[in-house]
Amino acid sequence: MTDTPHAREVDGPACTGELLDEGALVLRWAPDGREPVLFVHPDVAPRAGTPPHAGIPVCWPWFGPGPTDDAPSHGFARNAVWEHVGTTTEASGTTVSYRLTDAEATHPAWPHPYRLELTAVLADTLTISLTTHNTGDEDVVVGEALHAYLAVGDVREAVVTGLDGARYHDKVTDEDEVQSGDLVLGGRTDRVYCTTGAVVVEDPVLRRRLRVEADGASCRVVWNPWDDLAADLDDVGEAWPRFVCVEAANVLDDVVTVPAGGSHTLTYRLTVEDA
Ligand SMILES: O=P(O)(O)OC[C@H]1O[C@@H](O)[C@H](O)[C@@H](O)[C@@H]1O
Repeated sequence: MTDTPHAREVDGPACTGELLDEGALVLRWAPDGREPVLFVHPDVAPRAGTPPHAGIPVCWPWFGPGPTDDAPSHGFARNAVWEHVGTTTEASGTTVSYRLTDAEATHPAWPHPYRLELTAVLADTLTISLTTHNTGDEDVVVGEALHAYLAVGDVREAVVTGLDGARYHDKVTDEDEVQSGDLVLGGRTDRVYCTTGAVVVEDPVLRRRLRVEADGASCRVVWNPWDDLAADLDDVGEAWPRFVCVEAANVLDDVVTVPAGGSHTLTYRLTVEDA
């Protein structure tokens, strides 16, 4: 494996973008006439073998710390080199498809047969679908997230709407809470919201709104490490104010049971609107 992950450029009818085969990661996406929508550190390029804090990593088949000490954070799918199935461009956009199976990536902590399919449609909207096929003869439990790093002008000035009244688990305080009003981040934030509605990031600095919608996902995770934690992440560092993660996820009590021979699809949709 080289130091640089294999990149696929997209220059489609309505947008430009870039994906990495490692992790089937949508790294960049910019609808025509708009600034990039996903955060990528301006000076630190993604390296092979290290999932970047950038773009939209795939967390699968667990979220957060693994079931055993040697299990990688957020699962093994984001560390694996996925098979590129194909890229097609039509008037409506560019579709990039990837596949990963247990023959290519597995871990003793999750020793199950599976086939994962990721389809990214890059157009004036970005749509990513992640389908878990359980190819074994026992039910499997999957925790997962499409961990989007949304680029903002300054996270301290952004307002996250659509969460009012939602129950959430605060991973910073380890408390369960209920959101009251809009969310304005004022420090390290790591929350798992139990909600399925649209979440919108209002960005007065870049004068735009980023709308996140999802299907097949019971949770939205909102994360920013803030300055202290970011100092330990070399592909974040002083750029920490430049993003807020809004992830579509099935985690904690909402992990998904995929029956033997069955499948489950999580879909993430991102659109940009003028503020
Ligand atoms: O550094 P990682 O493994 O990519 O994780 C980044 C963050 O990802 C978030 O989704 C989690 O809620 C955080 O707890 C975690 O710190």
